[in-house]
Amino acid sequence: MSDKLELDPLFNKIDELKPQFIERLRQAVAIPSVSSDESLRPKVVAMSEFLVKELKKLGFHDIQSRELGTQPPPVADPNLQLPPIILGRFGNDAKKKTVLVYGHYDVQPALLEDGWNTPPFELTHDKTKDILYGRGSTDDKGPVIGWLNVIEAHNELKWELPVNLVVCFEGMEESGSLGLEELIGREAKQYFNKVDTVCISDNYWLGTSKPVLTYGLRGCNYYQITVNGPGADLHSGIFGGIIAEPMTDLVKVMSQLVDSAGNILVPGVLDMVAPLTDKENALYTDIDFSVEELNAASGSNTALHQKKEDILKHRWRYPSLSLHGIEGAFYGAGAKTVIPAKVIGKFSIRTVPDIDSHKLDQLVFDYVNKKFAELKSPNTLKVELIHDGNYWVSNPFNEAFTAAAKATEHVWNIKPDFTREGGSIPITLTFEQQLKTDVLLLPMGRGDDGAHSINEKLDISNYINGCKTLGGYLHYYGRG
Ligand SMILES: C[C@H](N)C(=O)N[C@@H](Cc1c[nH]cn1)C(=O)O
Ligand SMILES: [Zn+2]
Ligand SMILES: [Zn+2]
Repeated sequence: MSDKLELDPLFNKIDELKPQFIERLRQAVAIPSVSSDESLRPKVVAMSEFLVKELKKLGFHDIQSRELGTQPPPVADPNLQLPPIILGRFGNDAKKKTVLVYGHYDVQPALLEDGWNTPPFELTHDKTKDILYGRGSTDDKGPVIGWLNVIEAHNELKWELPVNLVVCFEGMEESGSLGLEELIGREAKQYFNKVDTVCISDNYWLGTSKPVLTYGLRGCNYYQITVNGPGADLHSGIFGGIIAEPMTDLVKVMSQLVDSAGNILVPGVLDMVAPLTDKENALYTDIDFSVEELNAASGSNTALHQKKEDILKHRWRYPSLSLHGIEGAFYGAGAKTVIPAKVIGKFSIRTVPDIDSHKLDQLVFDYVNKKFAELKSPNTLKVELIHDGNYWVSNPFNEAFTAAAKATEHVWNIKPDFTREGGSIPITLTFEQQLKTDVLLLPMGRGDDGAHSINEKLDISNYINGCKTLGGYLHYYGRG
């Protein structure tokens, strides 16, 4: 690679600080900041306080913990406060470019009994494989802490940061980024004034060995269907066969949303998907990936598509509908002969260009109501949107992607692939539109990290080289 920067002192310092960096991540993972669990909201707030403390120690200035008020419905506790958004600055030099770094400090739920090999909120170092296990290790505490590590390495070296850094860390990403869009709108010309580019490290490599830079995300519209029946849970021996059961209705309706081949059964959804052009079609051939890698990441042979191109298209550019769970249903071990009185089914649709989010909602509502009406049940059904987030696709041929490609090649000795992502980061498009800047997605972890799953992990090589890549990116971008 030509025009390589002299970054050895920084990279050596990052290697030297590895024990401290693991300790910082251990402290972060130990806080169960699950945004979707109302009872754990104080822990999400505790995680925001941990970050504020760390930012102060590292010398950030203008640190603000922005309160967002109460969480809008549907929510069990109408007084539930949203966790704050943490803002901070490092450097304020008019001669330097300004990079806004976004990440989230909330995590998905995790219970040992789900099948974890180690306690999910204890960062566990498997020394034989050099892997760190724990909820949030890759999504997204590892990368968030990674940015702080980069600052620590610069402080230790007494190196100036090559850019001004603005951080924006939220605690509701896994639950729809509630409140963040409004904050960005308000701060576009205030706190975020003069931001030149936005960098998000909150996704993963496609596979396990080749780094990637990401220029697209699917969106996510998350729905719930509530079916209400009897006044209380009932004995199935006494009431079975003589009353209408909410669970039977819900399962009937949910089973007609998607088929076993992954086809969405809600009419009109596929009609909104942008047609595949020859130019786009050609892009999939050059990406390094295989069905074997997908099987390894899923821990099974359950792939719906065998050809790499089909897998990638269905992950990146076609919508998918997933059934997630049923609140109120009996789910424990053993045999409980109960008829649940009220059940709430949860499902989401990953959206892609050119799906219109509001039109999608209407199609879903109409279809669910129609399917329920066909059951002629005396129960009641309500279908509603819990949260939504836009898809995003950008052009990766800009200064930020070029700098990130250089940094990645410098650290990993290989040119990264340019990929899209099947997951969602609801706020990405808002940053691009409100700040009128480019957004770069610069992932730290691997495709088999098990984000949202049991035994979520981050390889130490990805953590440490990831910190070098984030730091290297700031240098290549700052110089450009
Ligand atoms: C890709 C990112 N790390 C992530 O996991 N995003 C979540 C966002 C979300 C949307 N609805 C609920 N959570 C995801 O893709 O599921
Ligand atoms: Zn996530
Ligand atoms: Zn995430």
